[in-house]
Amino acid sequence: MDTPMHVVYSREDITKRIQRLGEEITEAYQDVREPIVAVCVLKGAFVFFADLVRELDLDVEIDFVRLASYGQQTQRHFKVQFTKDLETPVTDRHVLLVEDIVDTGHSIEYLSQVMWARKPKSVRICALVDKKERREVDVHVDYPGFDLEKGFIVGYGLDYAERYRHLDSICTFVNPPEEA
Ligand SMILES: O=P(O)(O)OC[C@H]1O[C@H](OP(=O)(O)OP(=O)(O)O)[C@H](O)[C@@H]1O
Ligand code: HPA
Ligand SMILES: [Mg+2]
Repeated sequence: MDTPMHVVYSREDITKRIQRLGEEITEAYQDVREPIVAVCVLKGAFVFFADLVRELDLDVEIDFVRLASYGQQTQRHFKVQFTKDLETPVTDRHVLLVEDIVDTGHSIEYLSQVMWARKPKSVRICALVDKKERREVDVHVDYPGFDLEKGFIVGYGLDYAERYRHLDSICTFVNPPEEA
């Protein structure tokens, strides 16, 4: 692959951070007596999720959702929809939403609202990257991996136009495409 990139978080940085996140989340749910439901937000979180759940010393069920967002940024109007919903009922369960990145916040805000409407015991958010530059809604990430001030990133699940998800580190383009 010939696109020049800078590494923002190396595979080693990511592995170490996920080990710590795993400890933190394990500790936070210590008193929970039933399996929590860990939810992977496809596609981007698929690599992070697979690594994170294996660091949890907890009883965990896993499930997947996929969202599609249609942003009309001039009007600050965002519409987010499920293209794949959970198969697991979450009423009276503890739900951990796992994202690769929270950017404007619209996707995770929508997802948390939908989850809360199903009357779970709790909904918490873990995101590998908490990127503040373009935040438009006030969402709190309970378990952030890395705080990123700005920049469009790819790799380790994150894409640009569906490419680069398979990279094992998180990178930025040396020459960013205009729309990124
Ligand atoms: O905070 P936001 O501005 O809503 O952006 C974050 C969301 O956008 C990306 O998903 P995308 O819609 O690109 O789907 P993908 O995971 O399949 O790449 C990312 O994986 C998050 O789910
Ligand atoms: O920085 C990003 N990279 C990839 N996908 C994204 N979706 C929102 N922000 C990003
Ligand atoms: Mg994407």
